[in-house]
Amino acid sequence: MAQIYKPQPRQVKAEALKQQLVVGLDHQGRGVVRTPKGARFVGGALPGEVISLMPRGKYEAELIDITEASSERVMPPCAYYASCGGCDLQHLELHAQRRHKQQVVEQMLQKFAQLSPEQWLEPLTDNAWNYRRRARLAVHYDRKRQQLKLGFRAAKSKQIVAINDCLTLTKSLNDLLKPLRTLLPKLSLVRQLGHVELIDLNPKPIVLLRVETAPVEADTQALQLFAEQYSVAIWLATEHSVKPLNAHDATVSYQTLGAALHCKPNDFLQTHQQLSEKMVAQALSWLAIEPQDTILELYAGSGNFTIPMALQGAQVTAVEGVHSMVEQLAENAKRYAVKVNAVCANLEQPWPQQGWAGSKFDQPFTKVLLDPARAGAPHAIGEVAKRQPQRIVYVSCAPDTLARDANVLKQNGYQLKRAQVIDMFPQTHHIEVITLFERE
Ligand SMILES: C[S@@+](CC[C@H](N)C(=O)[O-])C[C@H]1O[C@@H](n2cnc3c(N)ncnc32)[C@H](O)[C@@H]1O
Repeated sequence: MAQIYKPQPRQVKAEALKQQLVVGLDHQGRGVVRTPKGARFVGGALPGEVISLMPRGKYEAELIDITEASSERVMPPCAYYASCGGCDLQHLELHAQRRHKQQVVEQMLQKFAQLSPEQWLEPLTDNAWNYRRRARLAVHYDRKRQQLKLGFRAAKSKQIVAINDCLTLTKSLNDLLKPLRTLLPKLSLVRQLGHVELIDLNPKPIVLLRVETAPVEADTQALQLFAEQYSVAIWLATEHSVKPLNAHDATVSYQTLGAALHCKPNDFLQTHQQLSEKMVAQALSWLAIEPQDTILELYAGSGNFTIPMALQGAQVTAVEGVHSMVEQLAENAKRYAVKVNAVCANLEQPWPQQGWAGSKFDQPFTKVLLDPARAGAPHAIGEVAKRQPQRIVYVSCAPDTLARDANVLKQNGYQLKRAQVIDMFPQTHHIEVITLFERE
């Protein structure tokens, strides 16, 4: 075969940059340094610090050392802070974390919508450790050495950081880490284990194993024993089904404001139990719900906001895209005997002309609650604006898409009355925010 000249990519050896001032913190919690060649984003660095950094890739850099530390820097209490990919803001004092999150939302609203709320409320807060009620653990089994690695992925890597203790997990989930590490290598299903999920639901925590096929008899017995000893429910998820090992563990629930809602372990679940309930209470109070209200709720999940709103006497049309969650929602509404129309629809597709989206919501005093995923509500927000509800409460976990959607509301005559950061994910850069819009 003919040989063709292939130019080798030029190897440019990066050099460390010393005595660099960190001028800000970006929305991913990384320190921002302005170099002559443009901005660099440095994980672990804080505003006001003087640092040395090593450029990595086009925009990022690694923190090498800190010459002058911020007064807001604290010692990360987690033993895995340096290697694990989670909890990337625990080196920043808690109040400063919350202040930073509000600043990010302020900046995004300004940048994408030229908006600032008439009123910022103090962040909604609760316990900042032992709050996380769901975790997906990565698993790797080395057949040759017969060793199991169970933990979280390292930052930007497929490497697994083996974890014995996680300070953000709820205590009941954290207490399962060590026993699981002992149990799993003894099972023959360890060879086909995809991942392990821990979910803190009622009446007991769930250990969900992602497997390819049903466990053999000896594994089933060992799992039964573990379930009894640690008071957990074992669930098995295959490509086609999610089932409890014991049929009597099939009913699971979570607590929301004034109600216990049935759900499935793989349904969406707000991360922080206490803050979720505070957030629902805040949404209800901002919507000022009255029994004669007809409310449209979008991205409703299994009814976390729906049932509390309906318990106040309102008629709620709740729309959700995942069919199994809509079924749960309808069942929850039936158990509480409240007026809920549970609808399964993709809100980012054109809305129907008839039925739930068509006729009822052209009335002037309808209120809307929406709580989309990170992508926001690019199509739904226009549909909401067209219906001209008097009040809209928009709960968001992504300030950039919130700001984009807020701009649509602004252009349709809405004012941003209130905003409040909800500290749903303490120690991490993730942001939750609740906003209230009203028509002029
Ligand atoms: C942030 S969760 C909120 C769920 C619920 N409000 C709660 O508090 O538990 C967002 C929900 O939106 C749903 N969702 C995402 N994209 C959707 C779409 N295009 N159409 C309908 N639902 C969607 C997800 O399945 C998820 O249940």
